[in-house]
Amino acid sequence: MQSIPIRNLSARLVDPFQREYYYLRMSITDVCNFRCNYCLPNGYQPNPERDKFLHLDEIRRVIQAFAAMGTEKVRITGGEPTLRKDFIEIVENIANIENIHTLALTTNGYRMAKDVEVWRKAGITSINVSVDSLDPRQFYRITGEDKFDDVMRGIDRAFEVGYQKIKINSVLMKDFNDREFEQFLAWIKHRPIQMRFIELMQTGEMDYFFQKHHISGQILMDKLLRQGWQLQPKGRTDGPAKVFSHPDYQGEIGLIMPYEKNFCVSCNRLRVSAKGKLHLCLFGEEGVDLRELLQSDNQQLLLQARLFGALQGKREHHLLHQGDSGVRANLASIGG
Ligand SMILES: Nc1nc2c(ncn2[C@@H]2O[C@H](COP(=O)(O)OP(=O)(O)OP(=O)(O)O)[C@@H](O)[C@H]2O)c(=O)[nH]1
Ligand SMILES: C[S@@+](CC[C@H](N)C(=O)[O-])C[C@H]1O[C@@H](n2cnc3c(N)ncnc32)[C@H](O)[C@@H]1O
Ligand code: SF4
Ligand code: SF4
Repeated sequence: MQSIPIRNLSARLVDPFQREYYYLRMSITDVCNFRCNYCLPNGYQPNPERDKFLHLDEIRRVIQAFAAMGTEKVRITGGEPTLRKDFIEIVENIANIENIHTLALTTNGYRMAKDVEVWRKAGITSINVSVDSLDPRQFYRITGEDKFDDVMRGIDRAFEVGYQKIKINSVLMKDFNDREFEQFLAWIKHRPIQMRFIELMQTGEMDYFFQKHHISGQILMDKLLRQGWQLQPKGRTDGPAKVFSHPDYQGEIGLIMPYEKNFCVSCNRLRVSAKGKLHLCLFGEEGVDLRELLQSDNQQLLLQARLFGALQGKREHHLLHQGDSGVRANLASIGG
């Protein structure tokens, strides 16, 4: 593995294809209380040896090292990150780290109605919520939880406590939600919601499900362009969605199409799992263990050297087209 001299404090996270990494997706737990059919259809299965997730100081150290190398945006994800008892402390700690301007959260929203005000005070600057259907019965069919009304109340509450925009994630699936496009459009007409449709991605646990339910986002894109929606420019810390706006709509549409040609050209994000492994790609390797370098603040330069060295092995793009999703059994184990 290539390394940098550990005194080189100014090293940036640049890979061999000259892509720079400004965005860290930090998973803080693998545990989830939902059973989404495309992710954890049998629910979270605890590890018999007990899962030991990074504790607060370890998480802080990871992010300090990334921030020192140019990271500006951190997204907290999981599993369901808000299940962690020390969730608020984690948020407060990250929010205080120099250079981190955006502290985002991806959540299934189950406790948002109750807690979103506290999240905002603690330092969460933006929220992405998963809502795979606007029909409560279909929502239950997909997620295994009867929590549609709670999630909707949570979204309303988020606007009440001061969020200007909320992003909603919906995984596009034939026979589950592919006929709801018009309802979603009507829903965002007078709401500042960015409604994102994510193409179903193949993971190790779902070959048959993928073949049966995957649909391309291209059909939606053609429809949007025909109806006068316009593609918006991207910022350097933005996620992978292509975002469209329309003068008649307050909301926006985002399309996440990982099977599209050149999807990975603008990759700007790295991942750290809840057990302290660096993952260079959502679909890929086993991960590089960071945990031994998270035990004291004095190890930060060694940690930075390990991050830089590992990044030099990053692939140019995923291999999903060859049906190769790497070692990923599901996306809950890495945070999506
Ligand atoms: N293939 C692939 N999919 C991704 C990548 N980043 C995000 N996604 C998919 O998009 C989903 C939604 O991501 P979010 O957690 O909402 O984050 P984001 O899209 O980066 O959001 P913003 O930062 O708000 O733009 C993820 O769970 C993945 O399914 C990526 O690098 N590669
Ligand atoms: C793994 S979840 C973690 C955060 C939180 N539990 C949630 O659902 O928002 C993050 C995102 O991954 C997406 N996701 C999970 N499995 C997926 C798959 N196979 N294909 C596409 N998106 C997937 C979910 O829809 C969700 O928006
Ligand atoms: S998508 Fe999120 S809410 Fe659904 S099972 Fe996976 S981790 Fe849980
Ligand atoms: S699939 Fe891998 S290389 Fe492509 S954008 Fe996602 S993380 Fe980056």
